[in-house]
Amino acid sequence: EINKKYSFQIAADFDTRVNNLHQRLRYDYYNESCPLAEQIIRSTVRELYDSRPDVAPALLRLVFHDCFVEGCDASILLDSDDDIESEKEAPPNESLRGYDVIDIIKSEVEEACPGIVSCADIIVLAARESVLMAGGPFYPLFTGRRDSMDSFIEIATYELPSPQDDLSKTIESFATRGFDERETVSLLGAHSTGTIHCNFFSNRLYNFSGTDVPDPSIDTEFLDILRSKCNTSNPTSAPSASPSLSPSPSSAASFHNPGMKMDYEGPRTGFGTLYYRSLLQGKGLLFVDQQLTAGEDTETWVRAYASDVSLFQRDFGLTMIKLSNLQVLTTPAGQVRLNCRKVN
Ligand code: HEM
Repeated sequence: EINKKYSFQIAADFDTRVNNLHQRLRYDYYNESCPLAEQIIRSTVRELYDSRPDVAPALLRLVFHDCFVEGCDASILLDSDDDIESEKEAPPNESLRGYDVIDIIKSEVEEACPGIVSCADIIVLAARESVLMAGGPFYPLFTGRRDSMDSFIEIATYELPSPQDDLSKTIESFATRGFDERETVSLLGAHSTGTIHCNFFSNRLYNFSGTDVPDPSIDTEFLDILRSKCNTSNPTSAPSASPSLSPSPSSAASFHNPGMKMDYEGPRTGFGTLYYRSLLQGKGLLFVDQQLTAGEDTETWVRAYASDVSLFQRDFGLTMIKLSNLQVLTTPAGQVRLNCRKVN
């Protein structure tokens, strides 16, 4: 219900916001050349999700890491070869996953319409489906992106935000991509879903920034849960967590350390709300998440989203549209890769 109601609102806002910005992308770009493209992507994500629900967070994170680095051009998917130094090898991308999922979707789409649908469009459309699967809103997307012929490992290394960043750094980093504070707070609501491994927040648990004490912004009970969950002397232990957070199953990510599963999503509570409520209770996992409550304006948005799931869903949909349109390549730039991992 919530999804339906807010997709109408998002659609209305979408026309005014996006039309002027992206003349060269079109609504239903593959209407004639590959009319089933969006449907194939949708059904493939849904089928995969049925047996592997972790594909949804994987694909949602993937669109962020693609679009934030030189735009939504599928540069994140290129493997290293003689000419390419893959973005996949940049440290912030180390635990990124879902490349195999994109390969599966691409092969389904190629079977129907060879050489027509770009990997860049597949990433944004698959992420949209993932948001829906996680209980988030539907948002309309233009298509017609083309794929880059290069990968940008340096930009990925230095410009993707770090989980250790403080609020001003995060705001600045998102501002360089055109996002204001409200949009930044809403985008981080993506951390409602998926798994966050201990190594990304273990610095907060004992000796925070050389202070010999834990990060004071962590709720004390929550601190105990995190410590026992991340106890490195017993990395396979999976002590019970609070009702809203359950330990992750053995992770498909490249890190063989435990993590916390962000179990906040679901149609009942609405994707987002519990994430923001937990921030208000000092239960953010990453420093960067918890920092959203450290600024007056950002905290106002955290409070707003914690109490109004519909407002969050609307804002999140609009911000995902904006993210999906960052610096796109359109004809005659770029190409439609036949294999998402290689330049043609
Ligand atoms: C300041 C910005 C951000 C930072 C520093 C950040 C950092 C991280 C880190 C460290 C993880 C844990 C990865 C792991 O344990 O393997 C993570 C997970 C995730 N991030 Fe972010 N993130 C940011 C913004 C975003 C945005 C804007 C999105 C999407 C719109 C996003 C989507 C996700 C998702 C869905 C996961 C779970 C991935 C999974 O389960 O594999 N993040 N992020």
